[in-house]
Amino acid sequence: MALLEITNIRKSFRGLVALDDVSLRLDPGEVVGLIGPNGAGKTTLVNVVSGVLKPDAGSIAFDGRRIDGLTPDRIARRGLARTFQIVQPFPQMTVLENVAAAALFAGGAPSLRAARDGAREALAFCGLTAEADKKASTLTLAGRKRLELAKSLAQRPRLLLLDEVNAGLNPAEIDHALELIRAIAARGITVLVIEHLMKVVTQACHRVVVLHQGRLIADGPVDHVLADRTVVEAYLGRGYADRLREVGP
Ligand SMILES: Nc1ncnc2c1ncn2[C@@H]1O[C@H](COP(=O)(O)OP(=O)(O)OP(=O)(O)O)[C@@H](O)[C@H]1O
Repeated sequence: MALLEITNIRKSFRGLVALDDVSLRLDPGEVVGLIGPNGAGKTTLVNVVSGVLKPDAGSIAFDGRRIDGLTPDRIARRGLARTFQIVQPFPQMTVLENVAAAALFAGGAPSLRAARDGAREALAFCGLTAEADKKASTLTLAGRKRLELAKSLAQRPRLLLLDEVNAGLNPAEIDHALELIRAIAARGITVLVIEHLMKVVTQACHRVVVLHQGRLIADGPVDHVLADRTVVEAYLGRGYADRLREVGP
């Protein structure tokens, strides 16, 4: 059975169709890349799946049960966590407190003690143990991105939606983030990763799906999809695709 089944989702913003009849299935254990040009609808899809936005039409099932229409906290407690593109930790709270709060409120930890224990484990997993007692405001961008990951992991999700966790990182930081995504997958967590960096898609994902102007235009194995002319055109424009064809593979 699919872990996530998105069926014929539509979402418009005052006439602008951000998601146009999108259907997507994620099986347990998969790591799937979600790519597409700016404004394609990627974040909107994550917002609709995580309950931040209500779809205009269509349905979403998680582990066989409908989740569309539920509030974000109820969806999170079912085992679906997401990161935010713009990371906004509570700046005056420590790194540990930020993660413990996520474990408590979105992860349904039974007590403060359990939330703190879960938070420590998530911080260790993300390489942030040394930062645990520092204020979140002291972290670098890479540190804040890792904190965002630790917060979502502390919710003990079965499905993790990663919205550009690597944007703005330097090459060494990206390699570290790649390792983390692989380690998360090795724990059996299913991952949907919104990504602009092809390195992450090619090295971490089993499958890739492409959104373009709100429509899903490709879905398949990474090398297959990235060799697709429609996908190259969507990204780089028709002229580039023509030149690519002239030059050959
Ligand atoms: N809350 C909103 N109100 C109005 N329009 C919105 C809203 N959220 C998104 N949009 C519009 O919907 C379209 C899809 O946006 P979305 O942020 O989902 O794209 P994206 O693929 O995530 O882009 P990026 O790669 O730039 O983050 C865009 O045209 C955007 O301007």
